[in-house]
Amino acid sequence: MMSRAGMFRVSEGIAVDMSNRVYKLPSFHDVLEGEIFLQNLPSIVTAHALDPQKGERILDMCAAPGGKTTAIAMLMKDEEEVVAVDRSHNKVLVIQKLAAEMGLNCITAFKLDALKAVWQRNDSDITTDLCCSEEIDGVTIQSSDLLGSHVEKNSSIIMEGMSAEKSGKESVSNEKANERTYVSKADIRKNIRRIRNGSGRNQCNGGRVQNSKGFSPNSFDRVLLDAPCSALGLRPRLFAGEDTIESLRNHAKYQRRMFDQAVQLARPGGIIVYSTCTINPGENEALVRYALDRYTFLSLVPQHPRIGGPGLVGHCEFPDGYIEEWLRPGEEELVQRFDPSSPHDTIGFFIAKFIVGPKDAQFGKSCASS
Ligand SMILES: C[S@@+](CC[C@H](N)C(=O)[O-])C[C@H]1O[C@@H](n2cnc3c(N)ncnc32)[C@H](O)[C@@H]1O
Repeated sequence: MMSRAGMFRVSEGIAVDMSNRVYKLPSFHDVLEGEIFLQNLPSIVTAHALDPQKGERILDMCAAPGGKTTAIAMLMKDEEEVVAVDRSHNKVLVIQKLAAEMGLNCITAFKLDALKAVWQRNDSDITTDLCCSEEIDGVTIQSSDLLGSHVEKNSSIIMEGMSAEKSGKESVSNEKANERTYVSKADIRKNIRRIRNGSGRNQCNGGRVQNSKGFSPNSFDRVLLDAPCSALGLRPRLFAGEDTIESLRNHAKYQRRMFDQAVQLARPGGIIVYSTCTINPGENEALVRYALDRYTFLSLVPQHPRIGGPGLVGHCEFPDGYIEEWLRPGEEELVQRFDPSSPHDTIGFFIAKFIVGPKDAQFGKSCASS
């Protein structure tokens, strides 16, 4: 059988015209644009499991095309801030377009490699207190410029660590309030949009994508890591069998590195939700085991709503001797595993929700050296 990508490269072949619908649901393509956006049930459950609260700052680490980002923004009633990042320039445009179509203003989308999502400040960084900049017509405007100071000619777009660092619920910007007039980053962003778009228009950037250098540790209340994965839960699946044990393990390694970043970015007391659309336990239960064993200040917490089934307890021993550890008894009911063969008839999916306890000093040191 030919791969989907292969189909577009050949000039002849046999195609199958699907004339019978599998589902009775009519197509919503281009219908009620901006009003509805169809999503798989587990995707919507993921946004609810994250449970964003009023006043919080949320990070969606692998956000494109923006289905969960927009669901989160709606749960937040389009208030506060949802930061959506993806490593692909074009996909960030897709997030912006979706947010604009849906009239959601609280979403800020950036191009950023989630493996480098924690801002590593170095000497060459521009040390502005309000550290954001944006290109408008080939000119980079530092955030402070929007308050009336200098404009710097520069063809690159740089978004530096966006956030004021938070410790618990306290924002560093509040601590600095006595030193200078504080202007919130939300206000700065609104100003940028107003200058560029005129008032009243939403955040469609007209083809421009902001790069981010990453974010300060502990700067988000909740982090969603909807990780790139082997996608073994997607249905219908015409092509199967291309994955090898090695490729599946590579996915797992990649996801752990991203999770390491998520742990640094979520503040103590904050929440991390990890999800995938695969049924491979190596990318699901084994990630949870890694997370709980490596970061002793993380704990699994119950999710609402709970529609998926329990996770897998135990371990798997591979022919090469590798032992993959899954959940321990008692942990299985705290995650959601969506089985595509279950009566819910969903795609295969997995959701785990962690609460971040106090991070010990040792954690800070090992992060700095890693
Ligand atoms: C499972 S999809 C996310 C789906 C999205 N959360 C939604 O609900 O619409 C995974 C995304 O991760 C992005 N991605 C892969 N590697 C990445 C990286 N290193 N940094 C940031 N994004 C990455 C891909 O471009 C892809 O858009």
